Amino acid sequence: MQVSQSLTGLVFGLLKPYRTWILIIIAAMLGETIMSLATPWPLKIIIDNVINDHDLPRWLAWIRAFSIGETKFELALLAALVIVFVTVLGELASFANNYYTESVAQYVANDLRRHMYHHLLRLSLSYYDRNQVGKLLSTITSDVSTIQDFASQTLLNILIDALTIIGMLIIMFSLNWDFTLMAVGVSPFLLLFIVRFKKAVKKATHEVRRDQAEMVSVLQQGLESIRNINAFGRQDLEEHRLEKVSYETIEAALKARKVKSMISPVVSIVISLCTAFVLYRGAELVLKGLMTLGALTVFLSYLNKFFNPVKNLAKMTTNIAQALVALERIQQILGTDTFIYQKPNARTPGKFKGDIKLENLSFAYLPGNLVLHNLNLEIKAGQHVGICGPTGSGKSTIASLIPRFYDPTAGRVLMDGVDIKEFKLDGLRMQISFVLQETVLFFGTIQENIAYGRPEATQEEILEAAQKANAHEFIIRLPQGYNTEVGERGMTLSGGERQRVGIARAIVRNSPILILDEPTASLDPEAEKSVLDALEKLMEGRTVITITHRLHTIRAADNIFVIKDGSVVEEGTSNELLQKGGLFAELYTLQENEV
Ligand SMILES: Nc1ncnc2c1ncn2[C@@H]1O[C@H](COP(=O)(O)OP(=O)(O)OP(=O)(O)O)[C@@H](O)[C@H]1O
Repeated sequence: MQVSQSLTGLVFGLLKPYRTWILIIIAAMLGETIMSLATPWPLKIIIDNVINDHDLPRWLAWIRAFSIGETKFELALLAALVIVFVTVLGELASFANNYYTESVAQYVANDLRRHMYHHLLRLSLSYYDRNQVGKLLSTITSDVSTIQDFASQTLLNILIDALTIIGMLIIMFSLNWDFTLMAVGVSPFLLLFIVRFKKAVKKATHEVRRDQAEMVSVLQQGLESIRNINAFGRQDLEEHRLEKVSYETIEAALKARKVKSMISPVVSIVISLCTAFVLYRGAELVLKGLMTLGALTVFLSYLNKFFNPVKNLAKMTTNIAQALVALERIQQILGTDTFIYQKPNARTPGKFKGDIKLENLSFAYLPGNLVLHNLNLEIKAGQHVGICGPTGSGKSTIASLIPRFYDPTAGRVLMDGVDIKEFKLDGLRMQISFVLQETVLFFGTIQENIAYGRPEATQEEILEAAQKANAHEFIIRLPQGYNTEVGERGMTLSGGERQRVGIARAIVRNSPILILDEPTASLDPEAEKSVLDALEKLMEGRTVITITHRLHTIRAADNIFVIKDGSVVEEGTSNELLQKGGLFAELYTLQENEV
């Protein structure tokens, strides 16, 4: 589905696939409106042509040609039957209307959710550095629901109301135009008043939604960090955070309600004035014989119906404002184009040999705040290299530039001598595997988790990978073995077990380049040993970059880069670096002394 940048473009793009249903809805809506307009006419015929002796209106005289309506009883029966006929047709139209409107609303909401998630999953990570996940969640759920409700309930009513108003005006003018003019002359001013208020309501609604999204964000962060909150005993602080935004939401909601509440009374009072006028003046016209009683009944019934839509429109201002705000918030996400740019002529790379070169690389997460400074680094195919350095020196940043999670501010990353921007993103990322400090387990079975990076992996491959990763033993001890479901963050597994699942995942993916970012940092020595053993098997035959603080884990590396303040300050094997007596030697000695 192609969704354009503008708000109207967005709406048309969303509705386009449902053209046929929309045509059915419009037809049903017209039917419903016509039937609603016809409802008071049988009563008029009974009053004017059955009870009183007026002639049938000219446009109904054709009835006599069928020799029905000759006698007054026949005419009464006909009027009675028409009431039922009109109701049945109206209700059929209403059914079609409701069903198809709800269908369009449900499917449009479904498209919106899918489209937004699709879009979000492909945005550059830098988008997530600037936007809170809770707020995005709130838009995907609440704002989409608002649009859905609006489309299924309000939009239909607005259209029917608008059509009814037009139809009634036409009939009322043809019955008695000057009387009509006086009765409904106030409506344009009423509508103007409503439109003016819509702006204020919209502004207030924006505030409410902002606060609600903030609240979801606070809740999401809190519940996600529940372990840490417990560990630090900071439940009070988190409660206070929620309390604060929750009160802000109340204030904003009450402010919005105050604005909204002013509309209804004003509209109601104006309407009652108009009705009073019609009653008084209509009675006078009937008494003077200038209007039939039946016509006055139709008039009053219409007037009542006429102001209902006007009243509804006033009430719906709120819904319209809410839907507009929701659309704008959705549009904000869909309009973001912080994608990692893929050249139109980008190619799918063949299997990489594994030569990696970072050339004059500079990078800033935030404009003007360089984290990497003109960094140069070269790794030969099949080498196992280590990257170390003080915390915050830019090690993980280097690792995230190789699969293009971010693009460098200046400089290039070359893979087998070719700038990685020449490759298709998928093709590049497929050939790089990660084992991070914490392996995230996705909802699903252990087996699915191991095959996450290569879903087509066979059972045998998964089993073999688990065995190599020293994970098989603990997996078969789980209640359902490989089919055991693991929680959101793999809560059911220990840190060491999770890491071994992560290693099995990387083995299954079988990519030529492997990046290990502190894979054992959170483990105790015993778990570390088992994980290191598994890692060794994983590393065979690949180009491996190990980022670590634990310098003994990279002692055997072919080459080590020491990073400080975003630049390479030392390079060599561990023996060379120790002999050199620089930063590496200093950090190494420090760690030796700790042990
Ligand atoms: N997403 C981000 N947005 C903004 N700044 C960031 C982001 N990630 C990291 N930084 C900053 O960039 C600098 C380098 O971070 P990086 O994570 O690369 O360091 P590191 O050497 O891997 O540190 P550590 O050893 O502690 O993991 C730090 O100053 C950090 O605060």
